[in-house]
Amino acid sequence: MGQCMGWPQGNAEGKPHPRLTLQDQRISSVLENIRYKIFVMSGKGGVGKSSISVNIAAALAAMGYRVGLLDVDIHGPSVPNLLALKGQLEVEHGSVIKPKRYNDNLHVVSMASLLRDPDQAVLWRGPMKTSAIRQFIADVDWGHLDFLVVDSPPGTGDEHMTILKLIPNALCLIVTTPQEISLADVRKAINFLQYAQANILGVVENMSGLICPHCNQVIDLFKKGGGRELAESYGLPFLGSVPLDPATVVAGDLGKPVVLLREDTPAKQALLELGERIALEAERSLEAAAMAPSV
Ligand SMILES: Nc1ncnc2c1ncn2[C@@H]1O[C@H](COP(=O)(O)OP(=O)(O)OP(=O)(O)O)[C@@H](O)[C@H]1O
Repeated sequence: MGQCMGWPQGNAEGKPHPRLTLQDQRISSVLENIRYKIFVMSGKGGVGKSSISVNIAAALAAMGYRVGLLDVDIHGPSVPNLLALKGQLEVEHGSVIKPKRYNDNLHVVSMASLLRDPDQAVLWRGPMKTSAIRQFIADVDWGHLDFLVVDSPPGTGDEHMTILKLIPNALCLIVTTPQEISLADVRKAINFLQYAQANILGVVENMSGLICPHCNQVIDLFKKGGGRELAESYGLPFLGSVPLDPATVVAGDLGKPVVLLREDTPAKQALLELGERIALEAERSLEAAAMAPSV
């Protein structure tokens, strides 16, 4: 296992837990109503965490699961843009936040939906971010969910530590691109997760080769296979590769997940398969947790 600096003891601010607050109790009861929590992360920025989060959430919802999508990228939330969700979150009865409805099976909460001006910069330090993320769980009417998919910013910062403290049984999905500059940061993220004793669902390689639409030849723009090698070197499941596909960019800019496009594209196919694999692996990991001897 690699080295990690500064994993806090006690709560996310590094202080010992005095006692369970009312908010802690609400967080527990909200999480009890959610079967699988998938935490999408990567040490590296721009590798496609939000695109993967949105598409696996939409794929799982299309499979009939009830899905919540929580975007904890406080400074650069992109989920509402990728789903063309406009306007602010509604608050009912003074304090209950209604998630934004994308379709019957998919509901979304993001920092972006709290801002009056979408171009507003959020200048928050750790405790403010922790407090917002706690509220995104405690005060949101998530209802019963099969899956909560949590999209995160790059790195291993406040947002990640807060999520792992609040959801210690989260299943972490690691996104990387194949080239070494991404893998180097992703190794740090895996070391962080192992140090935090988090459950790692597996590794996904995104932007893995471009299929030429004219000759069908694969162009390995960012190399290929780095994600699989990384997974093998840590003994983690490799969950699949998603090719570079211009349809992902076009769909994202239109606010539609590529998995819901009518036409078949290479990324759509790969992301639908990834959704199925995640449903299977999540089920398997819950069964394994149930069989594990309690300490
Ligand atoms: N498989 C793909 N093929 C083509 N483009 C992709 C693919 N995956 C993601 N992209 C594009 O790459 C860009 C970055 O993707 P995205 O915002 O999902 O990354 P991110 O890791 O969430 O970024 P950040 O670190 O800023 O949160 C976007 O323009 C997205 O459309």
